[in-house]
Amino acid sequence: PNFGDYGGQYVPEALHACLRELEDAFEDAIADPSFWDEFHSLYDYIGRPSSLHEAERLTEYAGGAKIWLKREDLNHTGSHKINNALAQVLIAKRLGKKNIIAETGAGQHGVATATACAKFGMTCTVYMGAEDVRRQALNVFRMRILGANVIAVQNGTKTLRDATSEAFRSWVTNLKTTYYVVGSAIGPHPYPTLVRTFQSVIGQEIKEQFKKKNNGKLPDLIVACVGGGSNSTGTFSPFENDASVKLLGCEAGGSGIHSNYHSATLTVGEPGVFHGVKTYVLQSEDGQVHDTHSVSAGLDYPGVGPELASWKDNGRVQFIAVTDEQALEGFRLLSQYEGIIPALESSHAVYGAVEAARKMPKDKNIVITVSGRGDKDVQSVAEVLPKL
Ligand SMILES: Cc1ncc(COP(=O)(O)O)c(/C=N/[C@H](C(=O)O)[C@@H](O)C(C)C)c1O
Repeated sequence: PNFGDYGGQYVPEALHACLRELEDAFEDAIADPSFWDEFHSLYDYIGRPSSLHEAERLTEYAGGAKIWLKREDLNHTGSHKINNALAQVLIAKRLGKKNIIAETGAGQHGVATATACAKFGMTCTVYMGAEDVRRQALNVFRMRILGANVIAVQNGTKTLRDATSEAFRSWVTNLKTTYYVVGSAIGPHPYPTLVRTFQSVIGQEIKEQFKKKNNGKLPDLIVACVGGGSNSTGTFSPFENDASVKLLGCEAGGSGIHSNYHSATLTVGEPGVFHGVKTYVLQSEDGQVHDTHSVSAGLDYPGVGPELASWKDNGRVQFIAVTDEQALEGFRLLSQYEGIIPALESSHAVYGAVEAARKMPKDKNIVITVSGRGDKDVQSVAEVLPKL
């Protein structure tokens, strides 16, 4: 296990050699200054550092703590996913692997991976649940225009869990030439560590930018949404040892955690093994993994990263479930009070942060990681727009 009781590699023997090769390549890369030089040379392409600024009208609306926004939605391709996709494609290049595969749910990771492959001249195959292909059509067009082959996965619930299973199956049959770019802090070791490492540019920048703007002070609370766990572990890990900084992860509460329609894995799940790793899973007593639901495809997943599982158990991070309706309120609030249309995933964090701000004094500060932009979601939100 890599994070308390969680992590590990619960995979068929066939994958062990490849995961060992990946772990060695990852350790070599992060110890190699030329790897970081190459990653940093992409900052102009990505648009890093992403900005950190106050949300004055949202702060006024909440009536309590001052709210700040970390704008990962301004990155190239529209979310934090580009940080991890580019870094993993650089590792694939160091391994001499030219064929890239990926899974995607919201399509943001798929677009980020297709973008990285176009940039570095690699083939790209993205596995995507057929239901997600329908509800994130804009991103499917973008992936195809970027040169990727998008495979609609028809089995199971036709969402992210089925796409991920299909991607692993495909990887096992082409280990020699293919590199699997995992999109979130999930999967067998070293993926959760690798993805968190590359996404921690988010938290590192927040720390530098916030201290610079606040005479060396740290924020009092940082809020991020939780799907597989990449933007949250990337945001939180640089603050893990700053006890004064509270950390809040917002999961998908769907139609409510007492309904069968949610993805609140850490709030109501149990420890188990899923997609090759020991973590929390939404499962029945006999270990059947539940079908999940969320208005946001990116949070619609029955597993979660093992590092978040360990932070739940040791209390370092608080987790809440934000329902579809509350997320849509967050979507409206950021749009109409700050002129920023957030991804439905990020809207969960907006709602959670506004609720927290209400209960905190005005001299306190909250940072929200806005993980992505909402263009991909306007189609599905349009259906409920009159209620916004
Ligand atoms: C804008 C945006 N914000 C948050 C998330 C949640 O993913 P994490 O940050 O890995 O928890 C996502 C997740 N998107 C993935 C995707 O686009 O494929 C997701 O569906 C899977 C990679 C897990 C997202 O697109």
